[in-house]
Amino acid sequence: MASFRGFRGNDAFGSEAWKALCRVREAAPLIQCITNFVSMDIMANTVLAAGASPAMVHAIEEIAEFTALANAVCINVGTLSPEWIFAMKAAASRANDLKKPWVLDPVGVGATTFRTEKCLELIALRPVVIRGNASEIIAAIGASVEPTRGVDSTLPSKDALEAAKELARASQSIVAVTGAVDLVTDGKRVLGVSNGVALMQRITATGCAVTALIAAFVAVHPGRPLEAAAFALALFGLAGEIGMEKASGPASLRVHLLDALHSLDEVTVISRIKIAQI
Ligand SMILES: Nc1ncnc2c1ncn2[C@@H]1O[C@H](COP(=O)(O)OP(=O)(O)O)[C@@H](O)[C@H]1O
Ligand SMILES: Cc1ncsc1CCOP(=O)(O)O
Ligand SMILES: [Mg+2]
Repeated sequence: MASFRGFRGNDAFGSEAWKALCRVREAAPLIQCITNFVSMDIMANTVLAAGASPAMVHAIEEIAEFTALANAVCINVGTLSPEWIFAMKAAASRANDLKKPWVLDPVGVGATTFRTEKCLELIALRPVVIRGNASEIIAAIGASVEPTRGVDSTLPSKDALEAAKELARASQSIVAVTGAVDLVTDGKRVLGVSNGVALMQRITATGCAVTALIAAFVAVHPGRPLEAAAFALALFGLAGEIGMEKASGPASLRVHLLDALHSLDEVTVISRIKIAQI
């Protein structure tokens, strides 16, 4: 991975991340989530713990009205089926028409032809942010050497840095690839986020949850989606680190992570956020 350069110091990013979290808490943006059945609970609880307001609304009959109410939309293809695709595309298009941000989690892209086709169609609708693990981001630019193995990554995030940049340039979206270090890029700039603990990978749908959190931060930071995504990832990772101080395994980490996210304070955020320009 490229070495860290242009390091701004954690204080500058930390205080901006804190301000962004305060804005989420004050504005409580409404986040429409069209997501998989596995993730619904942890996603809604993550968005709530951060101070925003989640709503899992995916019926095609409700999209026109509900997307108009939402401040941002999170679209996740985890438990994809053909009828859901109509709702996903309708919500993405409605959000675009209304100039509201939407983010995409291309869960398992590259695993099957159907999933890959649908993810590419969604990417063509221009999400503001695409967040996936390394295997997914590499698959999204068609550079995998073998099909994605289910929903979990077989590769570290650093292996997907060039793919993330290429995808960002091609899609004109911000691309975030998660792992031990989360990498967020617009195709030129790269922010590296090193908050988090490895056990977060052992809880299902932490990736899905943080994608919805990114939607909440983008909603209150519309002009700066690169930084908004990095702040959401750093704060979620920091909540994982604090949660880990009390956890004894994945199940208790899930609980303590949510508690920690809810209780984050200024001193902790400013002193412990780890974001660097790479
Ligand atoms: N080895 C690791 N060390 C620290 N944090 C991690 C690690 N792996 C994943 N995470 C964190 O777990 C969350 C989910 O990421 P990831 O597992 O890559 O997504 P997905 O669940 O979509 O595969 C992210 O917040 C990420 O930063
Ligand atoms: C296990 C599973 N199967 C389909 S979606 C899903 C959840 C995936 O969540 P994440 O990508 O955040 O681990
Ligand atoms: Mg995922």
